[in-house]
Amino acid sequence: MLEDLAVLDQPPAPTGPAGPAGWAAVREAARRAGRRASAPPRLPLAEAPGRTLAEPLTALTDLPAFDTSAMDGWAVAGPGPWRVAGRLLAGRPADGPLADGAAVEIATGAQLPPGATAVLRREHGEPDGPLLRERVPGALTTGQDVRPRGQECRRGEVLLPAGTEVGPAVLGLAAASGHDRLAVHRRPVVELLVLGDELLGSGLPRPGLVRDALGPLLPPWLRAAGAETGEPRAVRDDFGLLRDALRHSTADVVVTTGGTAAGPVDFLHRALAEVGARLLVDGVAVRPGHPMLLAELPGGRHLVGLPGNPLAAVAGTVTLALPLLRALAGCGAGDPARAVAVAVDALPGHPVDTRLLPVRRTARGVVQLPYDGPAMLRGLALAEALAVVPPGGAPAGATVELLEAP
Ligand SMILES: Nc1nc2c(c(=O)[nH]1)N[C@H]1C(S)=C(S)[C@@H](COP(=O)(O)OP(=O)(O)OC[C@H]3O[C@@H](n4cnc5c(N)ncnc54)[C@H](O)[C@@H]3O)O[C@H]1N2
Ligand code: MOO
Repeated sequence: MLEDLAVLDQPPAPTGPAGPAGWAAVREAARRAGRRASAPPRLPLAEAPGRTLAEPLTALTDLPAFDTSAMDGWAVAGPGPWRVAGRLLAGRPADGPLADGAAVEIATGAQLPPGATAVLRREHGEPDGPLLRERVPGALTTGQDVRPRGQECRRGEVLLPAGTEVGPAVLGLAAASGHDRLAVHRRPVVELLVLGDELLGSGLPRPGLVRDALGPLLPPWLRAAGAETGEPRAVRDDFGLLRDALRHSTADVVVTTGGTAAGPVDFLHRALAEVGARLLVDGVAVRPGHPMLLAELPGGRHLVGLPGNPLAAVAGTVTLALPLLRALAGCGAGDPARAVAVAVDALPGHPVDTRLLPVRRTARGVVQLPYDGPAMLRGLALAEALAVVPPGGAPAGATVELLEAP
């Protein structure tokens, strides 16, 4: 249903496009909605972890920046024996050049003096009065135990592409290659609005009241996708409250749960129309979660409307929220853990829609988990992934796409 991508290219419309859009197409649409135009901040290295590079990381120096000894021993010039004169420690620039037949004691990491042809390891050398000899004569080869300047990279060379997540090794490499700051993407700020008068923040369910499962479930997952998000905010089933919450939110992305359907207090569509939002996706051909929606709020911000049924909300998260957030956070194209697996048994599908099924990996492939109804989380809590089951289902032995479960 790739033609559904056209939903994003349509001019602003007062209401959303008619009919549910295809699952794969709306994920791509959500990704495209997350492209940023604003200039990325340049942050000190210590503040960059967890973000992604907004520009390729380029070496500001050759690495190593100078010919370096890789071992403790002697820098030697030409074949032995050598006459030893002096000592070179790491951190000091090498002074005069080494003449043929001369050696200087050297530490690992010290700059090699000009003229040195190799480093003789301490355990391979034998002082003999004023001379230094090899324990195994003739074993030393030219360039041995020397890390030549530029061995790892040359100044100006691209070390990492834009979109790389900044982890410990990236910080180390950035520092080694001369960077004090990194241009990284801003983390998108998410405000999570949990809608519903029937929701309890603590304690046991009571007649008519249920525990809010999405307030605890969603924030850690959204953070893992690169978002900054605080405590979820409960919003009562009141049109004015919801409209004002949308109007006054300053978040890059507002995520709502519930209120997407056509119940008497499902005000989300009306509130979106009232604040001048443009519906980009209004319903997706996926089960569970088909009433999910994506809208552009005034000012270029976005709203992801997740259905209230918990597993349906999870389906909306993987379908719309994560691709949008990952794009806003500057993560490389595609899914972080895009994976496929073989279905051990047939996986049931919906006749016309894509189905997302909680599954577990086994040695033979993935298996479906019980308790996978739209209002249930029991299957998901044991799942390692959601299998993307095409319309009509997947027969035993079929290869299915997997999305990592939270
Ligand atoms: N006449 C129709 N009714 C419904 C349809 C439909 O097509 N026609 N679609 C159903 C589907 S599918 C879903 S999914 C839900 C979506 O409903 P909403 O997004 O409007 O959500 P609510 O009505 O507010 O809640 C639905 C359900 O989920 C529970 N819920 C809500 N939030 C939470 C939460 N944070 N934690 C735990 N449980 C939550 C809520 O109590 C309801 O039971 O609509 C169907 N109806
Ligand atoms: O989205 Mo609903 O939860 O499909 O049943």
